[in-house]
Amino acid sequence: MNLRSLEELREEINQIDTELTKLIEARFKCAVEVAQYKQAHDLPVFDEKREAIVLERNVSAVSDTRFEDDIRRFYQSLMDISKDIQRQELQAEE
Ligand SMILES: C=C(O[C@@H]1C=C(C(=O)O)C=C[C@H]1O)C(=O)O
Repeated sequence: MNLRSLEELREEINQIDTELTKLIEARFKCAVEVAQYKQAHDLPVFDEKREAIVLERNVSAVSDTRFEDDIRRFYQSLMDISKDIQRQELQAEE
């Protein structure tokens, strides 16, 4: 087996993380705006139908089916954090 070195693999992980962090931060900023919209329109933070759509979209985009359940768990965790951020935002505004 032709294994890549640990150093090389961790360098690739670092690069991926750098991109991921930027994207996750951008997603969190959108979630804050969604919270403000929901407050203005008297809508609840949790939207079950939307979460089902987000999970379906992203699970179906996975090319290696081994990771489908992991991607589902990842997006569910991301949305749970996103709801925490929205609730914090709304509390801070009260
Ligand atoms: C961001 C929203 O609020 C919540 C968080 C979601 C997300 O992080 O994708 C999706 C649905 C909601 O439970 C939204 O309604 O779009």
